[in-house]
Amino acid sequence: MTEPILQTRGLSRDFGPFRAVDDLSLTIQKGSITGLIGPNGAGKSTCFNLLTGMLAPTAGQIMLNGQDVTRQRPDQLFSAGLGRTFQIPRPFSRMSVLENVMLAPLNQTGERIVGPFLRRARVHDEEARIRARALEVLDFVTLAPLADHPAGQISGGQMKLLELARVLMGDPELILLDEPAAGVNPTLTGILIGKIEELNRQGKTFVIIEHDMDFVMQHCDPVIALAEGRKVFEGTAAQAQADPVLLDAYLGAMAHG
Ligand SMILES: Nc1ncnc2c1ncn2[C@@H]1O[C@H](COP(=O)(O)OP(=O)(O)OP(=O)(O)O)[C@@H](O)[C@H]1O
Repeated sequence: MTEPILQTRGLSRDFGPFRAVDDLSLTIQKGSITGLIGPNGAGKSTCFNLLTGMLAPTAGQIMLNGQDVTRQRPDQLFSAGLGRTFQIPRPFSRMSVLENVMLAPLNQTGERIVGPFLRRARVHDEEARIRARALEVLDFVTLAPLADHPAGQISGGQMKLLELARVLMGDPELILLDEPAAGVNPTLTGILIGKIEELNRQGKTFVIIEHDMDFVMQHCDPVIALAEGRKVFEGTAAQAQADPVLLDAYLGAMAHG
């Protein structure tokens, strides 16, 4: 029995007179790895920005686990179990890999109002807890040996793994990945895919924007295609591969895009 984790109804976003996302109704099933594809400018990143509260929709509704979360802020959505990575990671480059991961968690006691004496003890405990958790997720994404390196000096692929580590600090149920394989060498892509599949087996749901069609066909099911802000295809990877209209209009456009 499948159950939706995320749904949108009539989601739209205008930039001036231009409609980047147009009346989009999506259902993401719990436990799936959904691929979101479409040519450049189709509205995929705008869609992620809407889903994660970074942009307000012009119209429509977003439901997370049956709750209306339309217009919630990114931090509220992160607390509610929705994490995302960016197409181009921007870590704090002079801080270490470990420090970058430690910055991710929310609800740190130090920021709340408690007595100074109690606060010092709690902050100390909490920092130790956060550090231990950060080391654990770094180990999971295979970056533990680079924990003390400046984040600006690791490779593009390692930055993608760092992004995943930051997201995992919040232990989200649903993870949106924006082009995880772009610019990443095959070895690190292989590691990343292995981690995504391991997390998926543990019950996490993924939505992945990816231009690499081999990646999508091998690892995503279902596949949703957007073009000009609208959903133009939804089906299995095999159906996507066999759909002549999709192949011609969208996969072809992407291959040349
Ligand atoms: N902040 C903005 N202001 C104006 N137009 C925007 C803005 N953000 C996106 N757009 C436009 O909306 C359309 C969709 O862009 P979006 O980045 O969502 O597409 P995409 O499918 O993610 O493309 P790509 O595959 O190239 O990343 C594009 O035409 C883009 O120029």
